[in-house]
Amino acid sequence: MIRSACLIFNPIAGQSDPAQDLAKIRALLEPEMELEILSTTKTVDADQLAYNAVQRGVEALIASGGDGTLSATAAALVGTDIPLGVISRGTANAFANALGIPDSIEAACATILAGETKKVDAAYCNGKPMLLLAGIGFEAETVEQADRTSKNRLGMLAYILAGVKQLGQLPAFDAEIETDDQIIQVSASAITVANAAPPTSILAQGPAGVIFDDGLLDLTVVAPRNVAGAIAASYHLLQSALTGNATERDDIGYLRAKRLKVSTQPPQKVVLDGELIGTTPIELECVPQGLTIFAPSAPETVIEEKLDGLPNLVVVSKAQLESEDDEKSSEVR
Ligand SMILES: Nc1ncnc2c1ncn2[C@@H]1O[C@H](COP(=O)(O)OP(=O)(O)OP(=O)(O)O)[C@@H](O)[C@H]1O
Repeated sequence: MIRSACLIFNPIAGQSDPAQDLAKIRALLEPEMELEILSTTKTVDADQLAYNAVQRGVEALIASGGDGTLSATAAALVGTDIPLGVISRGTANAFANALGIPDSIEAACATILAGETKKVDAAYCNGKPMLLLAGIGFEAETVEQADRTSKNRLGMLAYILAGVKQLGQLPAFDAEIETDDQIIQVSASAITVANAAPPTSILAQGPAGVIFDDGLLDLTVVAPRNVAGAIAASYHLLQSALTGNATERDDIGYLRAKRLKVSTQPPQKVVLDGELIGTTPIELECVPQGLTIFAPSAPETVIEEKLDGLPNLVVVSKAQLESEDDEKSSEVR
């Protein structure tokens, strides 16, 4: 059991009353530990507060807010052994759902007080910490369209509505995906690279069950051929998230790798943990067991890879390329 913690609290997150929320958290945690409370402001973000707290050497950090606040606090802890407590008060609560952390204030505080921790993977995308996922193409467009006002009014429905708007357009692009041992070329409408993903991130659900502590990133390619295909593929991905069975459609593929490079033609927008960070190309690397969190233990899952059936698919083994190069250079000699 920890004796003290620094709580990073976003007073504007979500739709509930922040004063009531904070009072509830304090009533649950303060009898058991010394709590230093820091509020984020318009100009002081969670990442700044979290990095300072890590520098001071806190025993534990607790983040309470939406996914932005939780990801920013977690990012400061990657590579340290300082445990993170998560109290979600946002709209989507993707972070807590992806990592199996309960999302009511009471249950989240009980999880922290129970003191059970587990190590989960983190990742870097173009040098920035990534806890959940990077979305290329379709997902990025969807996040951009779910603005603050519509999120406040509609909650999760905002994301879904923004997605359906995009279904009419479906900008396909050519992608090259490089892993440690393969180079894959393919046409796609969306590519998602996930370290951890909640079931609601349907475009990450190719493998059904993104494993957040296997030392690998999970890449899903979605390549529907038309609008009807896009709707069917989205429905299938949602089913796969709910039933835990991997996808089996020709327009959905998935693979797992520790390191990945994704480039596209033309360049596509990239959303990293809910924030637009720029455009492709991106380079990603998993940091196995990079983050310690307070969480109840979860059952283990096993998944495979599948790319067959995707349009314009070319897969080249790097070992094969290297042996061809060796043959050519020995011919020259
Ligand atoms: N006191 C504050 N006043 C205004 N803005 C703030 C304040 N504190 C944090 N912010 C802003 O809130 C954003 C982070 O919000 P966060 O993700 O925690 O909640 P949310 O947007 O409600 O969550 P969700 O994305 O799940 O809907 C950051 O952009 C940050 O700058």
